[in-house]
Amino acid sequence: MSTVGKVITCKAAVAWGPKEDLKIETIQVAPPQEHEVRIKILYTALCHTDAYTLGGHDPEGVFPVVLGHEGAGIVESIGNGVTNVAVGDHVIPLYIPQCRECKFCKSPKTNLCQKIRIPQGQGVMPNGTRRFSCNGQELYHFMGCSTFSEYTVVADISVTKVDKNAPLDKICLLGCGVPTGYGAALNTAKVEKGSTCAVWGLGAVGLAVGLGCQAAGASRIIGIDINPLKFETGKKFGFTEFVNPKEQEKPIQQVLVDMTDGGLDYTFECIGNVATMRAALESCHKGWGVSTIVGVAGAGQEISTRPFQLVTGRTWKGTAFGGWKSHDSVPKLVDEYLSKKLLLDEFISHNMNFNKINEAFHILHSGQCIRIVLSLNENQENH
Ligand SMILES: NC(=O)C1=CN([C@@H]2O[C@H](COP(=O)(O)OP(=O)(O)OC[C@H]3O[C@@H](n4cnc5c(N)ncnc54)[C@H](OP(=O)(O)O)[C@@H]3O)[C@@H](O)[C@H]2O)C=CC1
Ligand SMILES: N[C@@H](CCC(=O)N[C@@H](CSC=O)C(=O)NCC(=O)O)C(=O)O
Ligand SMILES: [Zn+2]
Ligand SMILES: [Zn+2]
Repeated sequence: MSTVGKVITCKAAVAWGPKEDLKIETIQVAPPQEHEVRIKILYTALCHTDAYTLGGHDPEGVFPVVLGHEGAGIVESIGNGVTNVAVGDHVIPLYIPQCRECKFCKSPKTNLCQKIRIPQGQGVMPNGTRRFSCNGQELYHFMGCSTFSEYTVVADISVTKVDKNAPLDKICLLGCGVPTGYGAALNTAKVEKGSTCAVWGLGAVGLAVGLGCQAAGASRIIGIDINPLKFETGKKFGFTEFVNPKEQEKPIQQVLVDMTDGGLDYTFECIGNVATMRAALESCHKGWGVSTIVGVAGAGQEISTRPFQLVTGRTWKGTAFGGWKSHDSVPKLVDEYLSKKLLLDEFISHNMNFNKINEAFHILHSGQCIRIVLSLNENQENH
């Protein structure tokens, strides 16, 4: 029977408070309003940013909330005025939308569409209201996506149609981590052929930076992590050398400057640690080195370095979603995956049932995973 125009009762993982386990609840999801889309989420991955907000580190964190922002699914229904997707389309929600009208969308210099950023940061839909409730209590939205639910509602500018031939349990990774790292190298840093690069943090984002540096033709791609188990994995993602700061007697900056005749052309921080952000900058080559911050650090965390580092020609910059203009780019990244130009399967270390989401978060924190994909598809056998 059609659910169009009706409230859907479904399963979701609700974060009732910071630092608390998620609770699998039966929730109500209201129909999409004007310029909104309701999506049946079939697969979602966990990103460290979900853990960052759940851990209470996010100054925009509000509770109770439906987290999740790295998902894929099928359009169940659309509100008035929606023209970019239709019922039955395979889609990926976009936590950085693309309205094509705001001055940010009109600038070639950024992907940071601001059309709905304020309500999105408040955990509500663009018109200031919410579509989720549980036992009569309204729940907040998250990053404009809320993929930890069998059904979610997003703004039409926050969802993009993708090729139906692409497996949703793989391309859900194109909702965040992989495009972020890949684009950090290609779009934000603009790594050139023959460059020397170093990446702090060999999680999914850092590994994707390796793929971007490799695609750009970098001559050296040095992986830096305190977990040596990540080094073997890194070889599959373009990394040519590895350094564990814990095994060094000198500061990591000095080690890398000595290894590379004065420093790296490009460095990337993919951890969210202000100390490693400083190390990544100070490992750059005088005169031209560029360091890109990808990692997310909480309110109150500040970066510091001697101004002399910048005066002598180093550049410190950052990236959100790898600089990709989302609507324009995500479908193309799906096509790159389908044409085997971009790896995705290799990022998935665990496939689990949605009901095991708390166990998945514990695995995430264990350092024993790259990406965990959760299945919300009842037809999918339990893993
Ligand atoms: N800017 C953006 O648009 C985006 C930002 N992010 C952010 O990027 C960061 C990385 O995300 P993700 O790859 O999912 O996270 P992961 O935790 O999977 O990766 C971080 C890696 O860094 C390692 N690490 C931790 N501390 C250190 C240290 N002091 N020195 C060297 N290595 C260290 C971790 O090891 P171990 O596992 O043993 O702890 C892990 O291997 C997070 O901060 C996330 O919030 C994510 C997506 C988009
Ligand atoms: N609410 C958080 C925002 C942290 C942050 O920097 N988020 C990234 C994406 S991280 C995805 O896994 C981002 O794209 N930021 C751009 C934006 O407009 O928020 C905080 O305040 O710390
Ligand atoms: Zn993310
Ligand atoms: Zn815009």
